[in-house]
Amino acid sequence: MISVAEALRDLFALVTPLPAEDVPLRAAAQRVLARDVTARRDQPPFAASAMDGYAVHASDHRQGATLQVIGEAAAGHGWQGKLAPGQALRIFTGAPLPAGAARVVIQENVTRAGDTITITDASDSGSNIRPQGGDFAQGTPLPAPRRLTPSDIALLAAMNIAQVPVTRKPLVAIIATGDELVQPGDHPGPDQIIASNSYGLAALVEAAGATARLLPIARDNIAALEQSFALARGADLIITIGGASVGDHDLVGQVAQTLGMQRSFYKIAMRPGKPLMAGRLGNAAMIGLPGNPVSAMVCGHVFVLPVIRKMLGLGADPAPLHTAALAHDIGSNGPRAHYMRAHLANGQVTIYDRQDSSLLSVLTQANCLALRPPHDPARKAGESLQLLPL
Ligand SMILES: Nc1nc2c(c(=O)[nH]1)N[C@H]1C(S)=C(S)[C@@H](COP(=O)(O)OP(=O)(O)OC[C@H]3O[C@@H](n4cnc5c(N)ncnc54)[C@H](O)[C@@H]3O)O[C@H]1N2
Ligand code: MOO
Repeated sequence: MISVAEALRDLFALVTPLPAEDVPLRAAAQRVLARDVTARRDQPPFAASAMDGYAVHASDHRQGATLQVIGEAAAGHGWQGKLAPGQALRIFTGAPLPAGAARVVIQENVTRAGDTITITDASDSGSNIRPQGGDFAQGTPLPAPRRLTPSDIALLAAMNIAQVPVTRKPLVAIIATGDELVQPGDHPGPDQIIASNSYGLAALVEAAGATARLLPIARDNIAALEQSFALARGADLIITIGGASVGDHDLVGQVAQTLGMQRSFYKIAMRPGKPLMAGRLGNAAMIGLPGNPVSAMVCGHVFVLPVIRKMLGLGADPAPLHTAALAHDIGSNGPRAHYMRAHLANGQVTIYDRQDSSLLSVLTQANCLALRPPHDPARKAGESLQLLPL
């Protein structure tokens, strides 16, 4: 059995970043910027007033100065001309500053009578002017790669970038396998259960920026599995769930190999997740996840998400880990790395007693996985330990 790190290294070798496509700005949120884009203009494109008030000449900012109001500038409506000493221009936030003006006196600091203002308070040290290009200059880059946040979308809009180059979304085909499975909402027979991890995995990969194609449940026979693999054609990544272990009905590896899968590895020193399998099948990478629901979801976090991030051009890195102090003593770990459902609160991590890989109810309570390396010795409360946030 190979280690988690070796399995991840082998998985990264199976995929490459996908090509870029242009999408409209409205569709770019949460997508991954595929190459640097640069501002098409200065922002602001002119020196602009930051306040509602009066634009004045540099020499006129004195308490008691009396100035003649000679016009008005509003956002979208500049005033053409040059301001001379002794003159003031009524100006509003966002309006272009007129030539000759050096500052804007806020309207709270003047009194006005007809076309004359008197500055009543000249203590304001700021100019209340936004310089041209003060936010960004034409040519300023937004560097790739990055997952585009709402703030990035606002910035791209201000830069006048209407079409955004983003990495194509990986298409992930998900195949749940097993005679015991029915879809949520169906009527299970007496020996049947509801397919759950296929739905969890679809949600997980879509949250990471992939498109999930949830295929019909494949029954435990060669023909059904072959049909499912046929339906997965065109996917960048094929994920199977279940049928990965050593039982008589665990046929996924066998069928994948008759279809030409080049196996990269099978079985890893990890708990849950031991019967993980991976390889290349046609133009797709394939990951065979164990069927136990928690095993499938934990392998989703530890292996599938980093693989998707690599396909999106976000680099080949393991899931980021944190450290925290143990809230209680724990015993020693066995030969497999153990990813234990745990809860982090106030900097202290509590590991759940029940770690069976069928218990989804414990997984939903957990907000992290506490990582025990192989043969980790017993540990005391207060000792630190690595966590994978969920
Ligand atoms: N003799 C051995 N038996 C098992 C071993 C082993 O090493 N030797 N490994 C165990 C481990 S660890 C795991 S994990 C499981 C994985 O087995 P499979 O990947 O073959 O999964 P299945 O047998 O198909 O299913 C396991 C379990 O999960 C349920 N299941 C499957 N798919 C789904 C789904 N989409 N939604 C919900 N539940 C699902 C299935 O009904 C089974 O209860 O093997 C151990 N056995
Ligand atoms: O690896 Mo199994 O995934 O321990 O339940």
